[in-house]
Amino acid sequence: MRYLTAGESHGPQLTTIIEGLPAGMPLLAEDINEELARRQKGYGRGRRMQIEKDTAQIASGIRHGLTLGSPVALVVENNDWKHWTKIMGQEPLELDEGEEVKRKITRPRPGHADLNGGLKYGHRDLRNVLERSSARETTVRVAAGAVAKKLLSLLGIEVASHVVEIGGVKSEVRNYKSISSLKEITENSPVRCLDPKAEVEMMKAIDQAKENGDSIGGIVEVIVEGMPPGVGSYVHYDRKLDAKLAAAIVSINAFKGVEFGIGFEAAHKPGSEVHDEIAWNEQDGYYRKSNRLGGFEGGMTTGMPIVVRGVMKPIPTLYKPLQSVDIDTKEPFTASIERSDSCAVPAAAVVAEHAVAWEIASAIVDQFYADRLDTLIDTVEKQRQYAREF
Ligand SMILES: Cc1cc2nc3c(=O)[nH]c(=O)nc-3n(C[C@H](O)[C@H](O)[C@H](O)COP(=O)(O)O)c2cc1C
Ligand SMILES: C=C(O[C@@H]1CC(C(=O)O)=C[C@@H](OP(=O)(O)O)[C@H]1O)C(=O)O
Repeated sequence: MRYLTAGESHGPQLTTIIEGLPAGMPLLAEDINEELARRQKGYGRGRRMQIEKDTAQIASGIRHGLTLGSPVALVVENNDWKHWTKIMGQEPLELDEGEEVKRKITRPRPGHADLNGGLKYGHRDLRNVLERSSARETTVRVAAGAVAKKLLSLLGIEVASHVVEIGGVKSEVRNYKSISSLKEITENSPVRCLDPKAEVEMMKAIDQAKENGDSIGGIVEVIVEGMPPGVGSYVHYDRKLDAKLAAAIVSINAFKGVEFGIGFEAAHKPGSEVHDEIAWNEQDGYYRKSNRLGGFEGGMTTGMPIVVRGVMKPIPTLYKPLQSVDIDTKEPFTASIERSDSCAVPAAAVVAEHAVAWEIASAIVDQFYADRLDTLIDTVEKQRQYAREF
């Protein structure tokens, strides 16, 4: 499977085209809209999230609630567009006498894509960069991921996420009874955290950062349960599924690192405390006695839950600005800003969940016969059975 996204942050709409879905899969706009609404929640966001009410229109690929096997195109309108029609219009800009629009942006923000993007594409108005580099694009990544999640749920695979750290405040609760209990707790948490004590401290840290005109980052964890073993491959670097997940996570705006299972802790532990012992019983087949490697060995799923974490740096646009250089005058400046998020880690957890769901679904569709949903369900079940008896 593959998908493309298009759209500028303050343009009319965002679009994604998804190709390679099996035919006969039930899919409704509401499956996607529920996930879009989840991405919009989360403590620490700026005013933009009050303007947008993200909903997807299905433009193609579905008939009577089922996929056709043809490309699925989804569109999400930007409510904010109506305030930007002049600045973001596609026609050449013609101003009436005395009319002014905001002048071009010549002041790159440290940590954002502005300067590199400007010099790469030759844009001296840095708005041409920020419009597409904005994490507004993650809306349609979630829309595509929601479609992937729907497919996974039909194959008995569940994906969920939670926030494990914000601004140095760590969640001490990592255990959960089931994926559904994890979902219930995090859906009711403004910071998507399992630990009620840490939740309060995380919100305080976000308030404090906002008050200081600063921003904070954090760590999110995505969990996938129900994976059949042996998905991915060891035979070539670009077929390793853990590598694809790592790339998917780091491709999310502001994400700078990834770890699986105990992750970076493995660097200072002996092998006997890192590798997971293998066992077998009739009901489950092969399983690992622990899951320190987070569900992967050799670029392939072990059948244990996939546990992957991503680290998000603090938001670059700061009310307390850092120093930079105006690209027209070459003068240093420290500019104030109009609006920004102070922390988007809870929203980013939802984005990471969908980025992971996409890669997993895509790997399954690529590995098993997937023109039709019924045959795909059958083949995945056969793989589970084969692995149990192997
Ligand atoms: C959900 C989400 C919301 C974000 N909101 C903002 C924001 O309001 N202001 C900002 O400067 N960056 C924001 N970012 C981060 C920037 O988009 C990101 O830092 C920028 O695209 C540069 O990419 P890089 O940080 O990956 O190098 C957000 C990221 C995510 C995932
Ligand atoms: C619009 C979204 O996030 C935006 C991501 C973003 C950035 O620079 O990445 C900057 C902000 O945009 P604006 O300048 O319009 O307030 C965020 O609101 C969204 O998540 O839907």
